[in-house]
Amino acid sequence: MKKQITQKNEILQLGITGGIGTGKSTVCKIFETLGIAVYDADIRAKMVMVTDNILKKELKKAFGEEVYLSENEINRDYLVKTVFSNQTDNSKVEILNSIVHPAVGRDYQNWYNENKDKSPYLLKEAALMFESDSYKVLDAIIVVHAPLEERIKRVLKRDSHRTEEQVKAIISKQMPENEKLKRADFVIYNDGSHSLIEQVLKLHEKFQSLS
Ligand SMILES: CC(C)(COP(=O)(O)OP(=O)(O)OC[C@H]1O[C@@H](n2cnc3c(N)ncnc32)[C@H](O)[C@@H]1O)[C@@H](O)C(=O)NCCC(=O)NCCS
Ligand SMILES: Nc1ncnc2c1ncn2[C@@H]1O[C@H](COP(=O)(O)OP(=O)(O)OP(=O)(O)O)[C@@H](O)[C@H]1O
Repeated sequence: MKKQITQKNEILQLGITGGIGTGKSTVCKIFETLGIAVYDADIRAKMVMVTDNILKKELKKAFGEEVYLSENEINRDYLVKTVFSNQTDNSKVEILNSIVHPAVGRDYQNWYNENKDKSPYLLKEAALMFESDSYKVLDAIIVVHAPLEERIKRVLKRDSHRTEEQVKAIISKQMPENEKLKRADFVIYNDGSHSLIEQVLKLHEKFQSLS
């Protein structure tokens, strides 16, 4: 643990971030079993991409009608190819983010209002936290960290539809790990040699005592 928290919100709100395959969702499952409400930005982003009509219009304008298979279904393969295939060109992913992230920010505020009385503190899980500026409204950020080779192995085992090259392309669109570690308030090491449960329990005690 690095810093003390200077709480700016009425209810303590923590962010959990880390690159693809670092173990954010695994860590969040442990917090959920402890009764903590967790907002999953990946899942909610996919939801707003099919429910928010203004966002849908913007996506079609930016990437073409083929971005949707139907009104309620994103053309995932097309979008992955369009935004992630070129490791050196970030322009497409930046357009996608500029359309999706403000809508996710609004959705988080609604979720916060619905959940603030249900949990001693709240967690927001997002792969892109520093990249999307969403960290600014949170009280502190936990970074989940795992070695690169381990992450690639875990993702390939979890997602049979992805190739190693595709995983590396996604990683190339995310903030470098050392930059995230520098900006972290707390770090959870998921390298196989530190106990995840023990690390989560320690943080849980700390957050409960503050909330
Ligand atoms: C590009 C899409 C269609 C790929 O879908 P797919 O089912 O293959 O992957 P999934 O959503 O499970 O994401 C897997 C991982 O890719 C990474 N990732 C997702 N979106 C982004 C992005 N815009 N930039 C960098 N990495 C990303 C994250 O680590 C994520 O956990 C989808 O991720 C998407 O719609 N992204 C835009 C929404 C977004 O930015 N989500 C990230 C958190 S807010
Ligand atoms: N310590 C570990 N040992 C072995 N496997 C692990 C460990 N931690 C996580 N995993 C596995 O690695 C995969 C990636 O973990 P997880 O889905 O939690 O990562 P994530 O950071 O949420 O990924 P994404 O950014 O893609 O959503 C999962 O299949 C998970 O079960």
